[in-house]
Amino acid sequence: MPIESILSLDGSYGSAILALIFGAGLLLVGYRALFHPLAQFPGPRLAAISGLWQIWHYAIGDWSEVILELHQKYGKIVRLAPNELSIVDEAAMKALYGHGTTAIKGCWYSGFQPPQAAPNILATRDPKVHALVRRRIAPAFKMTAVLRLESSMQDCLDRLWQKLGKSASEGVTVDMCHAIDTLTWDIMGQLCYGEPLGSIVGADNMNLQGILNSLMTVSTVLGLMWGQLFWVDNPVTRILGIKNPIEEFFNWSSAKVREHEDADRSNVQPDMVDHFLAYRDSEGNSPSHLQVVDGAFAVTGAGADTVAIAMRSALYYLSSNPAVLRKLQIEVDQVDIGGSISYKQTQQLQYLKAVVRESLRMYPSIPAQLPRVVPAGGLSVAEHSIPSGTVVGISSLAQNRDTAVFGQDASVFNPERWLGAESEARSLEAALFNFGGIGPRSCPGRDLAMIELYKFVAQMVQKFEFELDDKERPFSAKTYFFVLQSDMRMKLARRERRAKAQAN
Ligand code: HEM
Repeated sequence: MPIESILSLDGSYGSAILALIFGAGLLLVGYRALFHPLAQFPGPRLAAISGLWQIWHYAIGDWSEVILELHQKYGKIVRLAPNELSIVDEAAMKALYGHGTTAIKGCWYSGFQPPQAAPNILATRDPKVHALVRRRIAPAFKMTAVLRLESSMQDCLDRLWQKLGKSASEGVTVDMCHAIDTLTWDIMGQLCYGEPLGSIVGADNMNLQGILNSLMTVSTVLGLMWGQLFWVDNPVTRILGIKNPIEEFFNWSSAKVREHEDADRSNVQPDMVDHFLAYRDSEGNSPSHLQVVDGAFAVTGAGADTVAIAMRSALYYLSSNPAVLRKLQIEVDQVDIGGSISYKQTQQLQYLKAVVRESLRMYPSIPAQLPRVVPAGGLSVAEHSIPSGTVVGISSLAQNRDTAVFGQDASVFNPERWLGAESEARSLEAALFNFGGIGPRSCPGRDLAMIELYKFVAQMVQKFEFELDDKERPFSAKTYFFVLQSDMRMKLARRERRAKAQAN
C-alpha cells in the first residue's frame, strides 16, 4: 500500500477518533449540566460539568472564601462538582456525622493514606477496619489519660510565656504564627513522644511542619484527582529522587516509634506512643510496628496545627474586639492568684468558655466540607431528596454561620450568644460543626484540644496585653484541609494588674 494512502487512511481514522472524543465530551457535558440527578441543584456552571473547577480552587488554597461565598449566593445546597454537593443543614449534619451513621467517607480521603503504611485512621474508608484502628488509639485519648499530662503541657506553656515576656520587655513585635506553632508542636511532641518538638518546627535541619504543610497541600489536591498519590509516588519520581512529603512524614514517625520500641520505658511517664504499644486486642495480640506508626502519624499530623489555628483565632478576635478582651481580663483576674491558671480553674470561667466557643465557631481550623457518600435510601435535606452514591459534605465554616441556627448576626463575633439560658447554649453547641460531629469519625482529640485552648487563652490574657500590629492585614491564610496561617505580628506588654496583684 502506497505511503500516501496509509497516511490518508490514518488521517481519516485520526479525524474520526477526534470527532468521536469531542462528541462524547459534548454529550457528557450536556448530560452533567442538564440531565444528571444533581442538575437540579444550583452552583457554578463549571463545577457542574467538571471536577477541575474544585481542583483549581483547592490548588490555589482559597477554599475558605469560596465555600462561604457559594452558600451565601446559592443557599443551603450547592453543587461543587458533577457528583458532589455541599450542604448547610443541622439535620443532615447529624445524619452524616452523628452516632449510627452509615455514610462512609468519600474517596478523597484515600489521598491521605501513606502507601507503605497500615490503614490510616483518617483515611480508612471501610467502617469495620476503621473501628479496629480507632479502638487501638482510644485509651490514649481518655480524659483521665490526657489530664495526667497537664503538667507537661504547662511546662511547654511556661517556656512560651518566658519567650513572649522577653519580647515584650524588648518592645519587639512577635510573629504569633511561629510562636504558637512552636507551642503546639512542643505540646504534641511531649504528649505523643515524651519530648518537645517545637524547636524543630521550621528549623533548617528538620522542617517537620514544612513537610506536614506539603503533605496537606499534596493530599488535599491529589485526593480529588484520578490516580491520587500515584502522581507523587511512582517509578519516575523514585528514579528522579523527588521527595514525597507523605513518605517523609511517615518515615519520621516510624523512626520515632522505633526509638520507643528500642528503649527501656519502665520508669517514665507513659506518653501516647506508650499507650499505643501497650494495646492488646481481644485475643491478646499486640499491635504491629506499622499500626503503632499509624497512630503516631495521625496524632502528630492532626494534633498540633489544628490547635494552633484555634488559638490564633481566639487572639485575633480578642484583639479586634477590645470590649470583649476587657471583659475577659476582668473574669480571668478573679481566679488569678499568682500561679498559672489550671484547666480546672478555666472551667469556672463562663465568659472564657463563650469566647473560645465563639472563635471556634467563626474560624474553624478545618473549614472545608468533609466528604461522605450518601448511603442506600438516599438523604433528605429540606424538601430535596439526594440520591445514594452522591458525594455530600458539610463545611464547618458555612454550617457554623447558618443564620437559621445562629440568627441574623451569625457572621458577627459575639460571645454573648453563648451566655443565655443553659438549654439555649446547649442547642447552639449541638449545631456547631468543628470536630467532625459526634459519630464514629469525629475527632478523638477534642478534649485534649479544648484543654490546650482554655489554658492558653486564659493564661495569655492573664499575663499579657496584646494587639495586632497591622489590623488591616492580621495574617495570611491559605486553606489546604487545615488553614495554613502565616505572619501574624502582635505587640505585647506584660499585664500591669498582675504586677500589682503579685506586689500585694
Ligand atoms: C482545635 C483542634 C482540632 C480540631 C478543630 C479538629 C478537628 C477535627 C475534625 C473536623 C476531624 C474529622 C475529619 C474528617 O472527618 O475528615 C478530626 C479528626 C481527627 N482528629 Fe482532630 N481536631 C482538633 C484537634 C485534634 C487533636 C489535638 C488530635 C490528636 C491529638 C486530633 C486527632 C484527630 C484524629 C486522629 C482524627 C481522625 C479520626 C477518625 O477518622 O477516626 N485532632 N479532627
